[in-house]
Amino acid sequence: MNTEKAYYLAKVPFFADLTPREIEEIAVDFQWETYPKGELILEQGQKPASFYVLCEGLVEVQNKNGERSPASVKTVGSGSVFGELSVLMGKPFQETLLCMEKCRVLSITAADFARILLERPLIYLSIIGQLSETLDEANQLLSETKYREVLRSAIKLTQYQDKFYGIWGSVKTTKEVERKYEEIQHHPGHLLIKGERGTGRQMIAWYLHKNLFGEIAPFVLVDGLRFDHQWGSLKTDKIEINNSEESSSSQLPYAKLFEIAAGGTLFIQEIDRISPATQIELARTIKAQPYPCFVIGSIQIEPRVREEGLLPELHKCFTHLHYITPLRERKRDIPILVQGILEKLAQKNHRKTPVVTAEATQLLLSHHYRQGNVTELIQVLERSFFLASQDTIGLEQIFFGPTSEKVGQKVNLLRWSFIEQILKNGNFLRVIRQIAAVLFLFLIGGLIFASHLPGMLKAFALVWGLWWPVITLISPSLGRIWCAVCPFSTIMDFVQNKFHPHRPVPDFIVKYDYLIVTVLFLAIFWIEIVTQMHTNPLFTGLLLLVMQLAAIVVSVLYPRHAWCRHFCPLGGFIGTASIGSLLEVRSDPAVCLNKCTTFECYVGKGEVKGCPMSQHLPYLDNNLDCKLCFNCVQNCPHGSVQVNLRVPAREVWNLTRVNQGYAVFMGVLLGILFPINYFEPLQPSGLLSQLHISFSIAYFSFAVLGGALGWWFARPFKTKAASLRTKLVFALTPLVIAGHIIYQLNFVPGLQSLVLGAGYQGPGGFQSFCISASTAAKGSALGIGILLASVTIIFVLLRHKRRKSNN
Ligand SMILES: Nc1ncnc2c1ncn2[C@@H]1O[C@H](COP(=O)(O)OP(=O)(O)OP(=O)(O)O)[C@@H](O)[C@H]1O
Repeated sequence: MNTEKAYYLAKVPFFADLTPREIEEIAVDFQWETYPKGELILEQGQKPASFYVLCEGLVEVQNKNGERSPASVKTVGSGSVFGELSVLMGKPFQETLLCMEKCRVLSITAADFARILLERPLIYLSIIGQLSETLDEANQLLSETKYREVLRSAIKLTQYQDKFYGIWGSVKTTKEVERKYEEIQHHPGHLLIKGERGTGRQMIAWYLHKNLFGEIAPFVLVDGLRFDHQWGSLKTDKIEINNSEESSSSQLPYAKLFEIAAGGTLFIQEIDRISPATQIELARTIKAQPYPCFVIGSIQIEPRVREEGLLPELHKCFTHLHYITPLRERKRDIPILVQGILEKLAQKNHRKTPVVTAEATQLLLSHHYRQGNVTELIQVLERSFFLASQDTIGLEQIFFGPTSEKVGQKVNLLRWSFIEQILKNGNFLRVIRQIAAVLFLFLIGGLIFASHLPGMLKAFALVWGLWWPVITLISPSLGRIWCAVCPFSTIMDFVQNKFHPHRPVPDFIVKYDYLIVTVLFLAIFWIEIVTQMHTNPLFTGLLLLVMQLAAIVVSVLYPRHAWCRHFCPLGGFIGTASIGSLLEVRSDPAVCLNKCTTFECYVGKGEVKGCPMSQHLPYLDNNLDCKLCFNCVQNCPHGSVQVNLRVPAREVWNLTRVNQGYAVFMGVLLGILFPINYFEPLQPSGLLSQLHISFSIAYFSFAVLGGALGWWFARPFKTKAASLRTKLVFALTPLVIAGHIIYQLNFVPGLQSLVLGAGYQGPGGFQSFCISASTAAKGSALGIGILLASVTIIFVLLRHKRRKSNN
């Protein structure tokens, strides 16, 4: 997308001096707009909020109140630019733009354009150059004045009225800033602010500026990292200074910068990133004070301390120092900041201020803010605010930490238009879901009430001999593809359309869902075994009915597919297996975070609901939480969602956000492999054996042992980022799945019997010459499981080592 934009932007004359990379960077801020034939893009007298680049189509430019005399009308095509100066000068537009045919334009808002101009003064020079050409202003001095005028207007546009709301925090935090203000008021000088990213260095600079000089005075923000590149062109300035003894008659290289900031503040962000030579020149200029202004420099103190690059010559210019403590070391400020941020958001969006649940507050407090301190908190809360449909923000709406990474090779299946059409249209999947739901209801009815019919016996054999084994086999390869058509969900959707539940899922369910899934899975599996359910159609039918009823109850109580996400034992098993799958749904976090403000993937659009698993796509990095419903493919207006074929199990070594509690479930699944494979096939005899005492003791003991080991190894489940230990537990997925395939193979002979027309006969069919085919299949499954688990573990360790050495 940005490449296409960059292609058109590269044709704009005043971007001509930019490198292709710079053009790609600025392209992010431009948006596509389409106008039909006959529509006005801009009208004379209108104050344009954006400037436009015409990419496709023809536009008639009328410059005298819509008169159509040849002199006042011209037709322009692709590559023309409109409104750049009006935007900068804040003046009404001089012409009317009428589309002669369907037009596609790229637009950028005034504030974004001004920011780009401030970051890249080279673009100014080009604009000014063109301005003098078009206006035929022979006098270069005029363009110099214009230059400053344009620059100042751009600065005004980027002033901070909207950005900073005020300084929130505990009394200690606000007092510190107040004290600094008084100190500077009484002893004027320059200020150096030290702190991590997002701690509010810029905000404090603006606060001091506003109180010392007022909002109208210029507040010029300059980035130290690009200082030489961006402001190097001003070095040619020759300003003779006579008011300072030391620098009398010397030439000051950056005097023009000070002239722009005169009477206000020059804020140099990351001042220590300026090259040493320039730092010395800057120190000279600050000392000489060619134009009086308040200079504030900021230095980033990273979590892992970077060597300061500020030269003593420049350091000496700052008579005041302010240190801002990182947010993680002043947690008392967090609830106050949360309240302030949410109140402002609510005010801006005309909504009630949401209440943050106790668990969610706890999560916000426990997070180790490293990425961006208050900025990180603001981003998390903004997202939660828009994701929460009710006035409550709970654990489900808080997405923390890093987004999913772009890792390795993948093939996006959506690049083939027929796949894209099928998934975007949604009708195909809808029909399959509906057929599956009807068949499923017939199956339940038949198993309970008509199992004596021969057809039903065959269907019953299919449930155990085909359905379960196939689910166990396809999940590790194609992910939760079964969930995409699961009849439980279709029936749940049907019920939810009548009830529209709104109450949020309680936090304790969100927090401990892995235990719910684990306990339900253990209980159902145990019941299946002790009741010999694979030989009993009635029990099988009842189990399916009970599960469906439970799913309905949950979906009447809670929105989305809370059953699938927090309760379904089958979903838990399939989800865990699908961690190793070939197929994934992911998005491009850069597009989601930079462009999207409406979060359709989460909240839904029109008829199509939002993510049933309450996932915000840029943060989705594991298949456990994706049931391949493809709603996000239909909902995303930015084309950010991808359906990828990838290296199997890749997510295990790249996991960041998986529900770590599932390590307990993994442990349990691993633990029960021994009892289910060795005890269950033994045929019970006698009353006590009927209760499978020895099996049950072994089953639950191994389950508890496995679960406890999983918990112990992967703990603590404190943050959302997956630790190495969690990844190692998930790396055992192939082994777990192999074990369960081995168990399921016991039922496959039932299918064989069915095909042969003999009806279901239980385990023990399929013999070959030397060893039984089932023994061979089980041996192979075990071998493959061990091999794949070992390879995955090696990858996890290698990747971890690489990450560590990169850091
Ligand atoms: N104490 C605070 N009260 C209210 N808002 C705050 C506070 N501290 C920081 N913020 C907000 O956090 C955001 C980041 O602040 P600011 O831009 O000043 O950070 P910074 O330290 O300059 O880092 P960066 O270079 O990442 O911008 C701003 O939106 C600011 O309003």
